[in-house]
Amino acid sequence: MSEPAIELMDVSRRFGPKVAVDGVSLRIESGQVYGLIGPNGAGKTTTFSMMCGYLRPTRGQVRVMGVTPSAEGALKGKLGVLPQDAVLPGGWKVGPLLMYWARLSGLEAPEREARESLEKVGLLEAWSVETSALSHGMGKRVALAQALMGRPPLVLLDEPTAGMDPRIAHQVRQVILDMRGQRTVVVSSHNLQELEQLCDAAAILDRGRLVQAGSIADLTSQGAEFRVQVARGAILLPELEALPGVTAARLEGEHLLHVRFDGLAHKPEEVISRVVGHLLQSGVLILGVSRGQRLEERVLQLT
Ligand SMILES: Nc1ncnc2c1ncn2[C@@H]1O[C@H](COP(=O)(O)OP(=O)(O)OP(=O)(O)O)[C@@H](O)[C@H]1O
Repeated sequence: MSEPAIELMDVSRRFGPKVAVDGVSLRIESGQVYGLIGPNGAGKTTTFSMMCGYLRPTRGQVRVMGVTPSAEGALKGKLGVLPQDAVLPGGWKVGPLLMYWARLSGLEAPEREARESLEKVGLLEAWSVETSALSHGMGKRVALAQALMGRPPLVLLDEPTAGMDPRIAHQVRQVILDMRGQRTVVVSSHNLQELEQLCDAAAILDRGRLVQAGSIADLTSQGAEFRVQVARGAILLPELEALPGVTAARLEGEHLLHVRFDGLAHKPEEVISRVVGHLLQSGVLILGVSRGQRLEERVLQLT
C-alpha cells in the first residue's frame, strides 16, 4: 500500500486536565477529499491543528506526507491551510496582501498566483479593497485563496463554507471537487450534506474519540440500505420483509420507507428492483429512491 498523505497513530492531545483528542488513529490516502465530522467540542480543530503542525500531540504520532508536521520547515510549500477563525491583518488591500503571502511562501510569480487564487474563490473584483472593508464571508474567501495559492499537494480547510452565501458556497465546493484525485483535501464542516457530496471518506469524532472512520459509502451503508420516497399508497412492511435479501423495512413518517438488506449475499440493484417492483404492483406511487442512509442520520446515531 502506498504511503498515506496523513496518518495519526494513537494520537492524544491534552490542554491541562482537558483531553481534547483521545487515542485517535486514522489514515488519509493521497488524492482523497476527507471529512472531519463531529459535534461542537469533538476535537476536530485540535486534530486539524496537529495535522498542520500548529500543535504537537501529547501522545502518539502524526505523520504528514512522510514527515512530522511540527518539525521546522517540514511542510513548507506543501501545505495550504484555512484555519477556523482566519483573521486578516488590517491596513492591507486584498491583492497586495495575497502577493505578500505568496512571496513569503517563496512562490514564483506572486501576482499571477494571487490573481488566479482570488479568481478561484470568485473575488477578483476585491483586489483593491481594504481587508477591513470586507464582509465576514469575503474575508473567509480571501483566507481560502491564500490556502490555495501555489497549488499545495495538501489542503486543510476548517469550515470552508461557513458564513458564505449559497452561490459562493457552491463555487467553493466546486473548487474542492476540482482538487479531488489530484491533491489531498481535509475538510471539517458541520454541514453534513455538503460533506456527503464532497468527501470520499470521513472520520466521525465525539468527545475527542474516533467513533467511526471509513468511506462515505460505508459510513452511509450504501451497500446495505436504501430509502424509497413514497407519494401515496399502502405499504405492507411484512410483505417487503419477506422478499429475498430484505432484512428489515420501516417507515419514517408516511412517505419515507427505509429498507435494510443483506449486502453480502445480494446485489443492491437486485434488492432495490425487487422492492420497487413489489411496491408498484401493490399500487404504491414512488417519487424517488436513494441508496444508503443520510450521513446526518448516521452521525446522529453515533454521537
Ligand atoms: N487551547 C485550549 N485550551 C483548553 N481547552 C481547549 C483548547 N482548545 C480546545 N480545547 C477543548 O478541547 C475540546 C475540543 O475542542 P476543538 O476545538 O478541537 O473541538 P471542535 O470539534 O473543533 O469543536 P467546534 O465544532 O465547536 O469547532 C473542547 O472541549 C475544547 O473546549
